[in-house]
Amino acid sequence: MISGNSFKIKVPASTANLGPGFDSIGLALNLYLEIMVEKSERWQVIPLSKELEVFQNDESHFIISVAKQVAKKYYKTLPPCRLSIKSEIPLARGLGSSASAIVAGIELADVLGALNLTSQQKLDIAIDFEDHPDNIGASLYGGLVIGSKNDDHTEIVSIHDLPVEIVVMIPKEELLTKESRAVLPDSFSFEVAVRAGSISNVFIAALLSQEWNKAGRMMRKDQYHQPFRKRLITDYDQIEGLAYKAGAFGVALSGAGPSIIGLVEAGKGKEVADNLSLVLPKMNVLCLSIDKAGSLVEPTASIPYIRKAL
Ligand SMILES: Nc1ncnc2c1ncn2[C@@H]1O[C@H](COP(=O)(O)OP(=O)(O)OP(=O)(O)O)[C@@H](O)[C@H]1O
Ligand SMILES: N[C@@H](CCO)C(=O)O
Repeated sequence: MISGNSFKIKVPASTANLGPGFDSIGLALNLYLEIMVEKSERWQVIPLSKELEVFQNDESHFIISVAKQVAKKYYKTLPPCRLSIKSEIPLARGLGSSASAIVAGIELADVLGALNLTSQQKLDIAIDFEDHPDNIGASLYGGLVIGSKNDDHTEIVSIHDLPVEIVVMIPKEELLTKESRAVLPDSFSFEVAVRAGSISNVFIAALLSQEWNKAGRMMRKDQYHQPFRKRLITDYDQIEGLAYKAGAFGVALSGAGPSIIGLVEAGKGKEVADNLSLVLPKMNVLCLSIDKAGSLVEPTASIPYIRKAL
């Protein structure tokens, strides 16, 4: 439990779906949203990253608004603070920026309101803001998460020892999740639903048993969203082909896009990313690893990170 007048919140980015795990599978990435929090006379936001300058700098800021809504659920009022925010997570590129902001807001409310929430409670609250557990689950728990949202409860399995690196190809253009969900069908036939579920099942089983090529084949066969979203992504098929050729064992749209991820066996990511940056000069190509910690809160006096209550 953090007390005192200043502390830091650190939340990882994430990639969702990994192809066929639509709205269910997420992977935490080592790009971070970081917020220095200090008690103040009024709510105030200081953006420390250029991309964050577009947002309101008062209490209408999204992260503060999430924190206040969470506190209200528990009949608490939060003391005003100054938030100095920096972020390595590009906005609206399919790398879970909104989920990281939601998780940061929940962590903020947890500390300032002395709520002492468990990870499961944070997850159940986060689901009210973003209806699927893939990105928020990964940002909260770290590692690979497989989640299922049910009526009143969300189940999560998180796995922290997958020997995989992630090469992310990020275009300059943004794509809002709302727009990318608007092209999806309202329903599937029973036959398609069964096939799509079986592809997702084999994918996750192959990934966990490290049958990389089988996992990659299943990523390509996703039926839930990629066939419909591809047309929103410039040169998707060409980029997918280049990523396989460069050494990725599996390629997929990252979350709702427009970024594309290549999954690579641990140790080979940098070489694959270097090769891809040469052939994709208009994209920002990064070699990332899996964040294993999930969201963290630490006192600014800089004692080692304190884990949240389990
Ligand atoms: N640090 C932040 N501060 C305030 N608002 C943010 C922050 N990060 C994200 N957002 C809000 O979330 C929006 C992006 O959310 P969106 O769901 O469209 O994309 P994403 O979360 O980056 O991608 P995906 O959900 O596909 O992984 C931004 O345009 C902004 O409104
Ligand atoms: N599963 C979500 C992730 C982005 O929020 C989607 O693909 O729309």
